Amino acid sequence: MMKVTLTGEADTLTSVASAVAAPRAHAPSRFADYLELTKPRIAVMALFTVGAGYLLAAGGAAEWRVLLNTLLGAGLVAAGGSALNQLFERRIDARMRRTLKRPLPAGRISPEEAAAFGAGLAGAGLAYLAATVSLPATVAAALTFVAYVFVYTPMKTKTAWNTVVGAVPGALPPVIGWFAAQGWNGGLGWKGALAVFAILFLWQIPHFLAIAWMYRADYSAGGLKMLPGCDPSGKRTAFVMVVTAASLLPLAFLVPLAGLGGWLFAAGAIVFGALFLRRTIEFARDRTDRKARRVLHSSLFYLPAVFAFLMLDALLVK
Ligand code: HEM
Ligand SMILES: CC(C)=CCC/C(C)=C/CC/C(C)=C/COP(=O)(O)OP(=O)(O)O
Repeated sequence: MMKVTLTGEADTLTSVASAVAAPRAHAPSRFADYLELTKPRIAVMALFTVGAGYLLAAGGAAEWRVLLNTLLGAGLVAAGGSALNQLFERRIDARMRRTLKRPLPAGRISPEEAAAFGAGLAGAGLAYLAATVSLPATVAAALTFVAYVFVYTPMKTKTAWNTVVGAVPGALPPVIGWFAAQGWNGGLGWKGALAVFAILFLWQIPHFLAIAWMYRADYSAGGLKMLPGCDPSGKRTAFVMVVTAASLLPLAFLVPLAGLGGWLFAAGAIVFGALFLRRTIEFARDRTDRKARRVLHSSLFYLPAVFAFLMLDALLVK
């Protein structure tokens, strides 16, 4: 488990970060700093998949109150998890250009404040889910939180396999929504939950390898072990990206076989999957940061598009 020392570090981190960081025109407000601790853009996308999981599992029996309670509870847990992730990584973040201006390494928020904020949000989120949604949804959220904060986060300095492990909590948010709607079983049960998990799990590998390639120097400077760090030519990174993006294509047929979605989803998953795969192949041919960024952009387009098609199919066509 990780050793966390909370005292007397804000000043040291401030001086490290401010030595490298370009001066800001205006210091961010306290609100903006706390918001940054929650990684809001990732949280919004994750909540989109929570909502999709709920609506797919609930079908015609969807209740807006349960959906909103699930989103609120899961949102608090995700926000708390991100704050604790940044707390544990503050010294690493201070050594990386992409992250050194974050509130903790820059010394704008103290480790004690981040610890209280993160633990408070996550605890409140879990309690809220337990009180207003269900035990299965609470257990799924707790598992996601523990896997993200206490398994994946410390693994980042140990082995490049951390990405595969991080993809587990990354793929669990729609399962939280699924369990909120169906409990441990009922309807499509585990098969449907597994189908949404599989899409998100595979999607994350090219999504993150593109980022890991663009920031490979940064990750090495921070002491984080990522595949591009031990693959200077990028050939292995590109190979894994292409294979995982290609393996999303059969899901266009396998997910409907699990009882989720139909022809509309299959068509969407093939079209958007082919576009995503094309970007990874372009990267494999020309392993530049520019091509990696295009993979990242197409990943951020693919995911909402495919989940939207899955929901359209399940809610409108069937
Ligand atoms: C192994 C799992 C994952 C890792 C390691 C990872 C890592 C990252 C990193 C480092 C960035 C910042 C890129 C930059 O600064 O240019 C990013 C961006 C993003 N990620 Fe992921 N991610 C993962 C999974 C997910 C999941 C599950 C979601 C949501 C469903 C997600 C949604 C996003 C979004 C929306 C962005 C763009 C917004 C932003 O830069 O904050 N990611 N990801
Ligand atoms: C309910 C709940 C806890 C939900 C959260 C699940 C979730 C969306 C996890 C994201 C997965 C992930 C590894 C993201 C960012 O990596 P990173 O943290 O390594 O990114 P960084 O390099 O920017 O710190």
